[in-house]
Amino acid sequence: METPTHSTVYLSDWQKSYFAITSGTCTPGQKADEYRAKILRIQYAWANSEISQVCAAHLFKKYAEKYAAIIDSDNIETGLNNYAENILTLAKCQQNDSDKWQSALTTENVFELKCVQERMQTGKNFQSSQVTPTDACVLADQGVRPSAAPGLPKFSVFSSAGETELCAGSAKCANQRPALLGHPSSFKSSQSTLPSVTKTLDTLPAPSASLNEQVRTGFQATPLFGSKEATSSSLKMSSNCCDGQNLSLSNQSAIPAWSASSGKRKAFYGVADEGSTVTASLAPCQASTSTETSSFSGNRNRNEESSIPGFRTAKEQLWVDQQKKSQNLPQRVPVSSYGGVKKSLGAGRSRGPFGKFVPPVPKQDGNENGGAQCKPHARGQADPLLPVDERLKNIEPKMVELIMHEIMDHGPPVNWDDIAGVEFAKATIKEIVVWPMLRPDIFTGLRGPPKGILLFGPPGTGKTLIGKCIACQSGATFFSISASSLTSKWVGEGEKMVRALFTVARCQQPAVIFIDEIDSLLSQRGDGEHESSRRIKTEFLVQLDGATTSSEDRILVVGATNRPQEIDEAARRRLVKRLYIPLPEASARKQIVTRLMSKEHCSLNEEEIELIVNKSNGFSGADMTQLCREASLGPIRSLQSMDIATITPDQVRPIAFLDFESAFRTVRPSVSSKDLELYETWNQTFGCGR
Ligand SMILES: Nc1ncnc2c1ncn2[C@@H]1O[C@H](COP(=O)(O)OP(=O)(O)OP(=O)(O)O)[C@@H](O)[C@H]1O
Ligand SMILES: [Mg+2]
Repeated sequence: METPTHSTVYLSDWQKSYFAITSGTCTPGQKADEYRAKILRIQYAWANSEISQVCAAHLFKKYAEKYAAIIDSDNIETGLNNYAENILTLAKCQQNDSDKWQSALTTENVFELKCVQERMQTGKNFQSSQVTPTDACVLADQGVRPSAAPGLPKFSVFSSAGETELCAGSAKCANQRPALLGHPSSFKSSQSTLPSVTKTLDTLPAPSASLNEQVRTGFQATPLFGSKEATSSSLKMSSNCCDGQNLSLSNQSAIPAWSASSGKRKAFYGVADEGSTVTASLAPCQASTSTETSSFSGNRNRNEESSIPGFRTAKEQLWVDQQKKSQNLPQRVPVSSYGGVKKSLGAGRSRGPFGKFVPPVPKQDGNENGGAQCKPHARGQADPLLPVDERLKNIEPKMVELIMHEIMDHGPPVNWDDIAGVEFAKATIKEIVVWPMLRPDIFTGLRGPPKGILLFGPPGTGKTLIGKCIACQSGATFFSISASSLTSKWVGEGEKMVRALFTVARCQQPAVIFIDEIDSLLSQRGDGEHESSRRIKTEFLVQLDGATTSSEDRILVVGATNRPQEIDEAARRRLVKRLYIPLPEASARKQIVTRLMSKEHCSLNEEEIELIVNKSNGFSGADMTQLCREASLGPIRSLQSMDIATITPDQVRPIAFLDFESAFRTVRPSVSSKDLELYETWNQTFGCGR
């Protein structure tokens, strides 16, 4: 009797299988198994050169399509793609107390369930960790192939080398089936022969529904040679089932390894590569996969919005931004402060963007809120949750911030005693600035403070110093700005800045706005004037005039200039108190010298000081300060023979009259008599002094 060859056994099995499938008695699951077995046989036959490549490709395509048709069909009688419905039906059966009860589970939202996602993630992690040339699919193949053919993912051979990862991963799922059925030996044995494997497959009991599902789930991602419809539907489900499975098994990496060691064996992917159908089916595969993945991500994002702190919809972000903006404004609105050296208009600030403005002088109890008609928040507080002042809502936050950063003045405390001379000006300022700030209840009506003061006089006479002193002593919120900064720094936005400045000041009443070099802001209007500066001036006048403010507003504008004649007449009228700050008289000069020398090692006697005072006629306060500085260097200069690096402070002799005599040779008055005449004239014409 002729011993049956492999070929005859193979043919016999093939025929039996074919009759079983076509007999009409097989369940869809059995049919799917049979088709899958046929695909394996084709694969094996081709690998052993029992059939040609063309034949293998043809058969492969044919049975892969048949297999996919069963897998992807959601017809309950002929297909397997209905497991979700069955599961949901089961779930619904448990909750049939009421006919009106509707399960929240649907085939659409079941994948959004956290537990399902966790399972998927677990599967994904498992896949990632297992995706190696020796992963489950490979093991399955090893059961089919002789040892010379290791490592080829069985179902990856259905696709091209560049096929989506999903296919390989799905193949893996499918290949786990035998293991689940309790035939691990077929995986372990790398020397298994075809008949044994065939037998294993053939003698397997009819897979249970759940196993079928697993098989189907694994398979359906395999585009094979199937129709586009089948491909896309299978991908859709698979993408959901195995969503997130980053199936990074690379056919490209597996192919050369396998090819190199396969000897006679051929790779089925070679067949697939040649089949344009396969390649064509890849596009929808990849597209579908990515689409599903992204849509899934979207679902996940939606579901996890509350748990992902960083995620917000654009609408929510807009709302949050608006809230932040409105809540931050009060923070930016400073609390009045003073203490530190003069502003640098941006330079050297260390407060940071939301630095707080500390009150110039701690207010006494009872005066804390005196006259403060509109404070968004009390001084010293910076509760961001407090409502924003309505008036600030029309001001650009950027402007408010600029004012906070650059305009508010900081500096060391300055006392009235630090300012030598100018007694009349000091008395007037106390009268119209400090006292009304301290006692707004008394300074009402006609006694109410003026809205504007102009300090004018020669350079270096202490106008800026007075401004600092006002800031320090008045207890008001102090805004200090150089007019040139206002006009040059924010070109085109100057008038907005002016408006913002006054608005913020209004919210921080009582407030003093000190504008140094105010002539550059309020200079005479002329034909050659730039449009932007004209607008700034107009806006300033409007604000100064109080046209847009209530008469109760307690904002004082203090301007300082050494060019009063250049100030526009309209502005001049609004700066009702025009105080001349003249060159210091003899007594003031003496006060300056005495005060400065008291801090130094000095040997000047009273007579010598008088001599210095007399000799310094025509000097400004700044000139006097410079004279003293120059004289203080005299003792150092006299140490010619000694090494400056090694001497001790004790070896430096005291400042003597001699040093002042030397200093007089280099320090000259900075104000000419001609200029002085102009100031005197202007003071007599427009000044408010006696
Ligand atoms: N009356 C004064 N008493 C004491 N020191 C003074 C006096 N005037 C001026 N000084 C000294 O001169 C320096 C410059 O003064 P300040 O800047 O106030 O002058 P100014 O009038 O503003 O000058 P400018 O018109 O050029 O701006 C002061 O820092 C101070 O040291
Ligand atoms: Mg000045």
